[in-house]
Order: sequence, then C-alpha cells, then structure tokens
Amino acid sequence: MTANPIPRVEQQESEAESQLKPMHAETAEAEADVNGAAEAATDELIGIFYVENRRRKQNIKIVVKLCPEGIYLRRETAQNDHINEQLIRIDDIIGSSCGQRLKKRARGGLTSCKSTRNQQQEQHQHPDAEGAGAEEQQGKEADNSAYLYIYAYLKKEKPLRRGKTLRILRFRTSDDYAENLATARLWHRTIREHKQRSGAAGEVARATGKKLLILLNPKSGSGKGRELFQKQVAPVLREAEVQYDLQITTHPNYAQEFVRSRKDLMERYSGIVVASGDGLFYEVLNGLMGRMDWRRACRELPLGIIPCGSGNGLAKSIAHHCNEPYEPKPILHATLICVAGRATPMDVVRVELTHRDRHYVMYSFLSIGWGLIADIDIESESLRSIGAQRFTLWAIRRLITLRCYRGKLYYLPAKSSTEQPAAAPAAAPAAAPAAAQSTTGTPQEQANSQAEPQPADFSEFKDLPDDEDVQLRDNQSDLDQFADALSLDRSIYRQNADSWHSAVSRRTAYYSIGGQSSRSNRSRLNVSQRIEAANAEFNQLVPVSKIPGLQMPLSAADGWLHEEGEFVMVHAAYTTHLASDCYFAPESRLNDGLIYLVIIRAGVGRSQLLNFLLGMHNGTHLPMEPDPHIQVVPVRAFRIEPCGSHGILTIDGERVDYGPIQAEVFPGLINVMTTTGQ
Ligand SMILES: Nc1ncnc2c1ncn2[C@@H]1O[C@H](COP(=O)(O)OP(=O)(O)OP(=O)(O)O)[C@@H](O)[C@H]1O
Repeated sequence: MTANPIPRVEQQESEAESQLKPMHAETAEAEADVNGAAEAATDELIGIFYVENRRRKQNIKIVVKLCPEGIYLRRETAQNDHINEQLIRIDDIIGSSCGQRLKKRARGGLTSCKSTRNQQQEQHQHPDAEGAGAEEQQGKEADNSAYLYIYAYLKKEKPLRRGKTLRILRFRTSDDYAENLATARLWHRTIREHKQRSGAAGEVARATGKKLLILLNPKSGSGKGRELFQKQVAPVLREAEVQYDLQITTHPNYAQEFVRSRKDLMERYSGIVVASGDGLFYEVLNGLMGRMDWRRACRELPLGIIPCGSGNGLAKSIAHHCNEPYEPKPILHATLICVAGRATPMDVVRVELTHRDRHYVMYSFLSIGWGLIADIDIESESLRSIGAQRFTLWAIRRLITLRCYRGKLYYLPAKSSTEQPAAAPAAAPAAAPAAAQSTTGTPQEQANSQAEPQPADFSEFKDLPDDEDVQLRDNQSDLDQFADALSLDRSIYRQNADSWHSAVSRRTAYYSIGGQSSRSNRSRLNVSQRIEAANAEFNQLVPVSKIPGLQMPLSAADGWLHEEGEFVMVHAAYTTHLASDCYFAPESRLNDGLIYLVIIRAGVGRSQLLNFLLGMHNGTHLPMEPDPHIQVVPVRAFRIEPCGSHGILTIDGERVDYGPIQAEVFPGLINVMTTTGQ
C-alpha cells in the first residue's frame, strides 16, 4: 500500500477541491451507467460514500475512485479542513465480491458506505440516524443495499509485511436491490478488468477458462498440510476468486506421475501450485520434464509453492526474489504470491548420476550436496520430531567428529579462468586431465544397461500422448542393433550419448527399444543414420546437454578446472535459500544461469567451520577475502567423483545414490510464480 496523507495546508486543500469537481461529475456518470443498465465498464468509476464515525457522531465523506492504478480513497471532514488520501494499489487487491451483506459482520476500514443521494435522503428522513442504534434499526428493516467487498493485502516495507484490509462499499442509491447490485457488479467487473490489464495471472487464466492445479502432500512437514490448506490457503483463494482443482497426493511419486501423464494439463490448467515442501516440487518438476511436450509445459505452466514442508528453501527464495515477506505467515504470503502468479523464469539444473552401472538423469531446482551439510540434513532425520533444532544438534555433533571425503572435483567456471580470483593456495584447481576416466562395466555392459528397457518404461508407453502420433513396436532385432551400434562407437554420439541412459524416462525406452516413429520415418535408414536421426529427434524432446556425458573425460581445453583431494564438503546452490532460515547463496538470482559452488577443503579449522555454520542463517558465512579453505565459485557445470562408496549425496535435500555426479545449469527453463513477473 502507498498511503499518501495530504497535510493540512491551504494550497493543497484548494488543489484537492479542484480535483473533486470532476469526480462529482463522474459519479453521476457512473450512476447513470447503472441506471441505464450499461454493461461496458469504464476505466474509472467514482462514488461518494460516507462512513459513520460513531464515537464522534459524525459522518466522514469518502470519495472513492477506482482506476487502473487501484482505488483512491479520499477522506474529507465535514468542514473540508482535513483531507487525506490512500491508494490501494491494484496489485495489492486480490479480489472482490458483491451481493447482499455478509452475515458475519466483516471488519474493515469502511464498514458501511452510502451513496450521496441516499445519504442525503437518509439524513433528511432520519435526522438522528447516526450511531450504532440507528444502524441496527435500519438493519432490521429490509436492506435493499448491495455490498461490494474488496480484499486487499497491503504491503509495508519496514518491516516488510502484508496486512489484510477489507473495504466494503454499500450501494443503496435505489430502493430496488437489483439496481444496487448492478452498480456493485459494475465496480466488481471493473476491478477485475484492471487486474487483468495489469497482467494478474489469475484474471488472465479466468479469461481463458483455466484453473490452477494444486497438489497437496498431506504428510509434509508436521503432517498438517490438509488443515493448513483449509484454514489459511482456501480462504485467500476464495477472496481472489481463483478456480482450482485440488489433488491430494496419496503416496510418493503421485504428483510426478500425475503431472507427467495428464494429457490435458495445459488445456485445463494455467499453473501448478505445490502445497508442500521442496520434495513435492521436485516431483512436479521431474514430472514436467518427463513429458513429451515438456518444452511447452515449462513455458505455459508457471509453478508456485506454498510452504507446508520442513525446509521450504524454494518458497523463501521466491519471496526473497520478489521482495515479498515470508515470516511470520509463510503460508499466507506464499499464497498471495501464487494468487499474483506472474511467471518469472527460473534456472533448472540437469543432474546426471551413476550407480552400479545405471545412469540417471534428473532435474533439480535447489541444491546438490556432498559432505557436511548433506550429512547434517540426512543424518538428523532421526531427530525430525524435535523440529528445526535437529540441524543445530547434529551440526554440533558433526563439528566434534569432523569427516573429510576424498574425491575429484571438476567445474566449469562462469567466467573464464583468467577472470577468476586467485585460486586458493592450498588446493589450486588444475586443468582437467584429458585422459579418459575409468568407467563402470565393460563397454558392452554399458551399452546393454543403456539400451535395456526398464519394466516401468514399458508400462509407460500406454500414456504416450495421442497427438504425438507415436507408433511403437517391440522389435528385438532393432534393439540389438542399436545396442551394438552404441557400444561400437560411443564417441561419435558423445554429445548426446547421455540421452540414451535416462533410466527413469519413458522417452529413453522409446528410442532404445528401437521403436519406429511415424514422424521420423527412420525405417528406410541404416542403423547409424537411424541413430543420428533418433538423436536429432531426441534433442527436440529433452534439454540437450552441452557438456560431455558422465563417463566421458573433461578437458581443460574446454575450460574445465579440477582439483583432487580431501573435502569437508562441496555444496552447490542455485537459489538464495536452502531452507527458510538458510541464506546460503546471497548472490544467486532465480534466472542468472549460475550454480554457486561452495567448497570447503580439509584443513579448515573448527572455529572457522562453526562461524560458517552460524553465519548461514543471514548469509555472512562466505569469506570476503580469498580463503585457502572456504571458497565459493560461480560455475555453469560441475562434476564430483567421490572415492569409496560410503557417503551422502543429496539433490534438493533428498538423498540419492552415492557415486559420480555431474550437474549443468539450464537458464530459465521453467517459470515460477512471483508478484513481479519477468
Ligand atoms: N501422500 C504421501 N504420503 C507419503 N509421502 C508422500 C506423499 N505425498 C508425497 N510424498 C513424498 O513425501 C516427500 C516429502 O515431501 P515434502 O518435501 O513435501 O515434505 P517435507 O519433506 O516435509 O518438506 P521439505 O522437503 O521442505 O523438508 C516427497 O519426496 C514426496 O515424494
């Protein structure tokens, strides 16, 4: 909200006076519109209303002007000696409703407003009709008034917060309720139109007849997701007149499957809101990326999050991004962000990992952790019942029994190496070796594991969209030929080889079983041409990796730096917050195309580490000067090759198989809901 009190100075009063005249003129026009049952809403509506000040036993005159910027409420005293004005910005108004008086007396600044003509009549007819008694007396008589309820959440900067304001306009120009209702409806419609013009996603969606899809995990956080939704989210959605479908998840992967397989997702929905923790958002992201039409889905469906989980890093990062409050009412504030629902591009990180000859590709939005923070996150699960304290307790424990992990770290700095700050002396990164790294399994085994269709993949074929017109044939000889071709010359297809591995994607199976596509018409080509054709076609269907596959060497010539040694942790973040109270990568932006790699090397002192952990809540943990042990590097991609088989790796806070892992950022791949838009 922007409140602009106009001080009591002569020249401003006269200026106000001059502004009032046209307002009166337009009031008449607005009423004339209604009386004439005009349907077209105007850009500007103006009415004069009165509020009873029961304490002072006087009426306060309020000129209410609805225009594209919002609603101006100009308040004047009877003597016209004091004027102040408030603007309720159109972006702060989430919705309105009109009709008869709500039974429960709603609390708001203007509790009851009367139009000018009736106010005068009223005073004439009931000279004493002031104060509560008179109002109640009137209430007992038939109330022909129509009421417009305007719901706004006004933003204050210091401290940053949003407070609910309800403004009620009472229309009773006519003795006929229908006429009064028509006036109220005109105001209601005009508010909607102004919101639509301001780009409010809900209004735009309404215009296209689409709904929000809300996925709720009843088990997230303290397990009260359903209750929180009914009490805190649903009322706001009602005020904003948001149409939605609520899907309550019944088991892990429910949301991922729902989003992946629902054919009319884009036709039916204008966006997807996750009412849960980061875990369910991860499912939704990977469900979208598992669709044949992922590109369109990512473009057309902005994603929102209402934090009902325990970590809630994304919800806090989004609030931080658009300068919206988070505490003390994270659910309310996040709901308001979703109601605004303006699409803002956000980076997604493609993660490739391998475990026991199997490759996986998944998509991440928050972080990848190896070492200290991942250990604290996962190992403290056993203390979940004590709440956020579990992290502190476990951090103390891990400081006492500090672990280091041996391994290799490769990264592709965002700036070229010549622009990089001086490398840390203790472990200066070296150029990546050109030599091939060891791979798991023989080439033939790898090829077989790549080509081997997973049982889940087969069942998923049923879900392929009809409109893709894909015909699949289970042709074993084609499968063998493909597997052979891949094992013979992987290097030719190096760039795209990883596309064949994605064990979790049905699209992999689609190609790897040698299925024919009526679109690609590959059947007339020889095997190697078909592989190339398949790769070309596949590239349209998945985001194309620009870095070598996980089993391929990384070259210094391509800008890769590497270091080998002992690490306390390597933690990569691409949003500002890892959890609502962990301001881990302050420099990060939703769409900066950067991964912030925080490296802590062995040899770091316990007190330095303690300061690091303590500083994470307000973002003061990273060294200002180059430090031999703690370093933050903005990168575009990185790879970790841990030695040994014991340790913890996390993606977006969830544990994954321990082994080599690499990540690459895809700038602005998805859209998230914010209040600011682009
Ligand atoms: N109905 C359900 N029953 C059990 N588990 C579920 C259900 N729906 C989703 N899940 C799983 O629960 C996991 C955790 O969910 P979520 O992230 O929403 O909550 P959280 O762990 O409390 O929050 P955070 O990730 O912020 O710590 C997800 O990985 C999801 O797959």
